[in-house]
Amino acid sequence: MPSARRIGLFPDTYTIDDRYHISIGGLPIRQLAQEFGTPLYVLDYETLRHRIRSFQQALQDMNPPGQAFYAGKAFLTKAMAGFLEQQHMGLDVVSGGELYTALEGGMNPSRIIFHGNVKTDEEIRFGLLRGVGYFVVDSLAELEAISRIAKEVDKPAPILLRLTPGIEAHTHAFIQTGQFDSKFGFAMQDGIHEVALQRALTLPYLELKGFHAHIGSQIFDEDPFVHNAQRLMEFMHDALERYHYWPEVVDIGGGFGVQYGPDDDPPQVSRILARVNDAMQRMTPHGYAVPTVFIEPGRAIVAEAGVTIYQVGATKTVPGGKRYAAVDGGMGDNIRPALYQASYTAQVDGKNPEDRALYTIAGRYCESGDILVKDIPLPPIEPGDYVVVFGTGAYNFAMASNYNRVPRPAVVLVYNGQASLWVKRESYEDMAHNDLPWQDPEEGLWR
Ligand SMILES: Cc1ncc(COP(=O)(O)O)c(C=O)c1O
Ligand SMILES: N[C@@H](CCCC[NH3+])C(=O)O
Repeated sequence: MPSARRIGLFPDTYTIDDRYHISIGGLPIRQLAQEFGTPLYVLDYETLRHRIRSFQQALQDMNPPGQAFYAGKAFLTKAMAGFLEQQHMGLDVVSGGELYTALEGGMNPSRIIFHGNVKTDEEIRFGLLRGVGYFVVDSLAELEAISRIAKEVDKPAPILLRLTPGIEAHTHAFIQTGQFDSKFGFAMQDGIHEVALQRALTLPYLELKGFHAHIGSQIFDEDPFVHNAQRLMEFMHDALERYHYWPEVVDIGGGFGVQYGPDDDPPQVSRILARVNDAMQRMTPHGYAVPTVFIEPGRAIVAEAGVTIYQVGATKTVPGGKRYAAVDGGMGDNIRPALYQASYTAQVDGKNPEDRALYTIAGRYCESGDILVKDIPLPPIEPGDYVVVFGTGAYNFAMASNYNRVPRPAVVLVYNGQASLWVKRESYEDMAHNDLPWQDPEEGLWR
């Protein structure tokens, strides 16, 4: 896990030489840019592996050992799914599309958790027929739908109930999910969660395995995670008393924060899990098994492994003296600054980072809000320079769009001086692939 002394998120294999050339995974970023084009998402294999291993180690130290289900929404492609499978990781998916990608990539369906606050009948059927490990149920309508479809296909559905524990973790309001008025899950208030529990225990073809509660994303404090586990355990005591039900699984979600900039102080996951484990041990009634803890980290696994390489297209000093460097990407490949005021760290390849002036790195999209990094000290920038933005592994590619009909960048994985293309750069043809040509309604050609 990154330490507070660092000033941002750098992949483990980041190096800068005496001419200030940056390399990741043993490959100069200039070479990557020239070979694969820009903007380019680069993922560092070693960082991914280390982050996964440190989660697995902390989970192994629990009693019983916990399990990790990487949150695919942070970044998922077929190759990522294949890599996760090789690392014996579980996966959390939130749509038929993520499930399809995971299965196509070779992920074992029994290690997949199917999330999402709206699952269509088609998606539920897809998950059941392919044998996903768990459905996390978000509403009464979904409980009914899963029970009905499970009966139709004659496959009992293993489920977790998503509860909303009323915990407000300190993070951007748009990425909080644990508060009672959240759109997600069953609020642990006014008895809604009790109704859900009763239905889950009585509807046919449902196998209730346990409870889930995710409190938000990019959380720095340890306490909310522990309080979340405690709240779930308290409810489990009620469930035991009233319905003689004791779960196998308690899923505390993801949300482990990472260090995007110097002010971010991420929590230590091993300590959180040790404290959660301790609470679970203490709160499990005599004669019952301590439930297995599931976690769903996304960002904490992939954010730091990723960088984006851009090429500078233009520089400008505007009246008032503000300096802009405009690059060949922006909000289409990284919507987070516009959406959450997210901040990033950047460097210019091949320039002395000590020799600095304040720059704003702007994107190429037709929005004034398309700013990637605001007021960052950087060396003098010229058109043609390569700018590297760090910590872009999570929720960048995954949230990318074709706004302004700009093709989405390629993704490459780097390791030990070699690069492997994970996603090809989109072409104009790819983008327009599903467009159909104009047909005149007056010619009677419309259906
Ligand atoms: C249910 C659930 N699990 C896991 C995650 C992953 O969160 P993060 O990437 O912050 O670990 C999210 C996103 O916030 C989520 O909604
Ligand atoms: N997409 C968000 C986080 C939301 C996570 C999903 N509940 C981000 O970029 O930080």
